[in-house]
Amino acid sequence: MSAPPNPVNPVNPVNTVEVRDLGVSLDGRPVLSGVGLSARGGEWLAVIGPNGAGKSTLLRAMMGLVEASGEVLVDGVPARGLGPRRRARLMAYAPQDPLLPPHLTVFEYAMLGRTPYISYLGRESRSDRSVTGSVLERLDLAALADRPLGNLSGGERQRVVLARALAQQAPVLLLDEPTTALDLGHQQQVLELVDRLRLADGLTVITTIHDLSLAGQYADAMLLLARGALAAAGPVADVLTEPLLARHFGARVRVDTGPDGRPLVNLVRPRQDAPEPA
Ligand SMILES: Nc1ncnc2c1ncn2[C@@H]1O[C@H](COP(=O)(O)OP(=O)(O)OP(=O)(O)O)[C@@H](O)[C@H]1O
Repeated sequence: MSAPPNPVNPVNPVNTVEVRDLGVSLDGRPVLSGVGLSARGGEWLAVIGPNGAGKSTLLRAMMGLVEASGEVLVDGVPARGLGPRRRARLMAYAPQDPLLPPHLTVFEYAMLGRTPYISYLGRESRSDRSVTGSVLERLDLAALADRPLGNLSGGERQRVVLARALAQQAPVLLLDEPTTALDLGHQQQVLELVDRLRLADGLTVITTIHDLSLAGQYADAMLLLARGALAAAGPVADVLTEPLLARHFGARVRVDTGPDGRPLVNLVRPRQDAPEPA
């Protein structure tokens, strides 16, 4: 992937993102309770946990998309008090499976990421179009710019959703399972792009991710959610441990150290000749 002429630079990197005592109830049922996190500016934090643990809900609550108790603070400022435009300039969110208007083109959809920069009666500027074009190029989507969203594959759609979030040029990026629909090459391309932006522009990245080896390759820190509560948090090596993964995922795994010193999580099949537990 060659570097495009227009880098995507967020306006001002942040120093901290904090969540304090977050609680969410949906349909009268507690889905998250007492969840806290703290990410340093420029850090990559991976949120892991079994299905239904509350990972997506945590990101949605941080974006103010579901009602929540507790606080989300960006550089110590409560996100709740920010208007939608200011908040969107600080935090961009790529949902796991958003509804995409089928007739909108890839370029038009990615350009929606520029909305916080366009005045109410104004039109997008040349710079808005240039940022959007640059992001599409970086995500291998330039050739699809005029394609309606309804005609895209699942992986193409997932990259378009990421493109919209990146076009927002926010210093905090919340990504919900950004690689689930992507082939191996595009998984690597997307995560490498996010990592390069993080390192070059000081983005703070918080992502839910099921692939624990991928999470271990990219994240600095990890947060393990189980049944809506914090089960573990800290450096990757402290969270990706065999006992914690066995306890919370009910999975038999082996955690090895890869050539780069980062953990690799492998599923281990139960022995076929072993007697069934009584
Ligand atoms: N709109 C809703 N109304 C009621 N319950 C909901 C709603 N959305 C999610 N839930 C429930 O909240 C819990 C957490 O869901 P969430 O999507 O946050 O989990 P997750 O950890 O992201 O799961 P997955 O790994 O399967 O994507 C689940 O039990 C889910 O059924």
